[in-house]
Amino acid sequence: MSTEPDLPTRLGADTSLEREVLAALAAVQDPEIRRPVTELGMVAAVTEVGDGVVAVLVCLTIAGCPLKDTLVDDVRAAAEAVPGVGRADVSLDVMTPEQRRALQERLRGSRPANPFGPDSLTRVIGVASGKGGVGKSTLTANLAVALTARGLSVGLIDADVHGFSIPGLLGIEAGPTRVEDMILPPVAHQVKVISIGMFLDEDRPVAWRGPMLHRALEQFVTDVYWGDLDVLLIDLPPGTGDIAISAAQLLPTSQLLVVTTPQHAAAQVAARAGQLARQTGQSVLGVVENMGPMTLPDGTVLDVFGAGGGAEVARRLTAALETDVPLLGTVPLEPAVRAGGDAGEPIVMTAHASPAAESLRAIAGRLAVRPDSLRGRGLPVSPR
Ligand SMILES: Nc1ncnc2c1ncn2[C@@H]1O[C@H](COP(=O)(O)OP(=O)(O)OP(=O)(O)O)[C@@H](O)[C@H]1O
Repeated sequence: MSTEPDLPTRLGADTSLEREVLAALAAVQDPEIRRPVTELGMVAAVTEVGDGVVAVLVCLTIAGCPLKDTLVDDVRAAAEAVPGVGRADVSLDVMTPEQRRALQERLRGSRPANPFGPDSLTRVIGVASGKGGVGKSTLTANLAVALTARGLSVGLIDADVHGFSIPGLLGIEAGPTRVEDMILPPVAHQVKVISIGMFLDEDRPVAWRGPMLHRALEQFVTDVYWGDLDVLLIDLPPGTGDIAISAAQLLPTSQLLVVTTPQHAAAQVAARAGQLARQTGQSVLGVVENMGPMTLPDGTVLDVFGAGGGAEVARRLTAALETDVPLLGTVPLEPAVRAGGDAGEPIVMTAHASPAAESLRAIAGRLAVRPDSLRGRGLPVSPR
């Protein structure tokens, strides 16, 4: 017997065509929540109004739902694909507070307050760097998209209080949607994203203190509806600091991924990353070298930022932490990487033949492999 609360619904589907349309709508997912609209109580009525014409009334979670056009298009397409339906007219209504509460309860279900606690099967990866400007956010955005392309369900927390660049890198303009005290994160290129920047006035400088950051991060973990994630990436601020410690406390299974350039500041980067790992008790999953050798149109290879820094950081971390810290890959310096970031379209989804895109996909492939400690516990790959 289901223990889930009943969603109040005014659904009426009496004729066989109406029932067939309703069944077809079970294939339509809410673009933010990523569960069937029928299961979420969002289809309020399906009515056969004339010869081959059906009217579908959809209830939005909030009036200004940023993805309502996508939802309307998806509902119309699914309804019009039913044999016998010539046209589907989709109209919109908004859930009542009572319906929203029921939806929240249904989504929360029996989930623990912190879905990323010690028993979580989600792979949590904090992306860190020794200093700013090494391309950490660009890499995080690209890796997130590359992981979704492998069929994984991916979430991304932008915790880089000094940057907040993730929404721009993924082309996100909409803010999150609130359903009572639950936050539905915007979804871009299949990645669920939340950023402190989404809750701030763009023009006001940020002077956050440790406890405020901790509280914000805590809310991202407990109040955001993440659904079942295979991977959660966190874009950490550069260097060591409060937020990295908070992230490690709130996400006890998280591991660190260290981004560096090939420059010979390797000793310093390794020392900082090592210090962070020791401070938080986290393991370092590996090192990614960004802004590596660039290939010019005539085939000449230019080491703009030198070479070998990534391997050196990996070697030093391996020695310092007394455990294998591999170099997971080198991403070349490539104008298309920057252009993709500026356009909000990560290069992994656009430039198929680009060496940088290929390297990023290969690194994502290595991250998608489960650590030994989780083998045998089942891989919760969620169908999308
Ligand atoms: N492989 C690359 N090729 C070309 N440009 C790159 C590459 N990686 C990053 N960039 C560019 O470098 C700049 C810095 O990148 P990004 O903002 O991702 O760095 P960051 O380490 O996250 O910085 P911060 O932590 O200070 O926010 C951006 O303009 C980005 O487009």
